[in-house]
Amino acid sequence: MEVNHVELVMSAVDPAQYPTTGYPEIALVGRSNVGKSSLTNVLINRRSYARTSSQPGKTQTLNFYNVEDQLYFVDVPGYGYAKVSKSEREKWGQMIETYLTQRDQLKGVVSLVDARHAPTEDDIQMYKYLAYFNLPTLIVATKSDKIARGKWNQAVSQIKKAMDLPNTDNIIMFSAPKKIGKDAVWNWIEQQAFGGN
Ligand SMILES: Nc1nc2c(ncn2[C@@H]2O[C@H](COP(=O)(O)OP(=O)(O)OP(=O)(O)O)[C@@H](O)[C@H]2O)c(=O)[nH]1
Repeated sequence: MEVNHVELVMSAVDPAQYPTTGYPEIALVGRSNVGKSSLTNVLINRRSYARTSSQPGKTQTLNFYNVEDQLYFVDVPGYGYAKVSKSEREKWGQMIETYLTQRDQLKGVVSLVDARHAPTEDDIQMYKYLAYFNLPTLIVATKSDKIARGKWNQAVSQIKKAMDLPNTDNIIMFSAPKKIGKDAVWNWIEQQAFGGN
């Protein structure tokens, strides 16, 4: 999909604040600092629409981005941010659980992991959670430019094993600076959003 127009429509904490236009939605989830903003920027051909931050975990709302009046990207605040209080974590859990389990427009989830390391417990838990609710999920391994090409297969196998996946079809190696994986991610998103389900 060629994207020229994106705007932040809504920052929502609860369902009353979700957009009502009815476009399909693709959620982006991942640990703080995994590269979510960078991935989004590559997908929408911009250098700096979505802030890339060095202060992890700031975003605590669901942010809906209108992409060409066709779909929404829903930026789900990063998990595994140790510095927030227990009550904030509970609030966060409640907010994303409500969204992920009750939103009809949600057609797929892009789950980001860091290609350089084995998926964390948080990554695995998130994946199992999405699988439990039958949410179609694409695993995007970010920062793959930071490991040698010769190690990519190993990284993919490690993710497959940790997430207990039947195959590697839904794992994409991605690099924001090199724009590697962009088309594959878009293909999956378009398939989920518009692919006739
Ligand atoms: N080399 C490399 N660096 C990346 C890549 N993706 C992200 N980064 C860097 O990783 C850091 C975090 O990236 P962000 O895109 O801000 O991560 P985020 O997940 O949006 O972070 P939060 O806003 O804290 O949730 C930044 O310094 C990015 O430049 C990538 O594919 N390759």
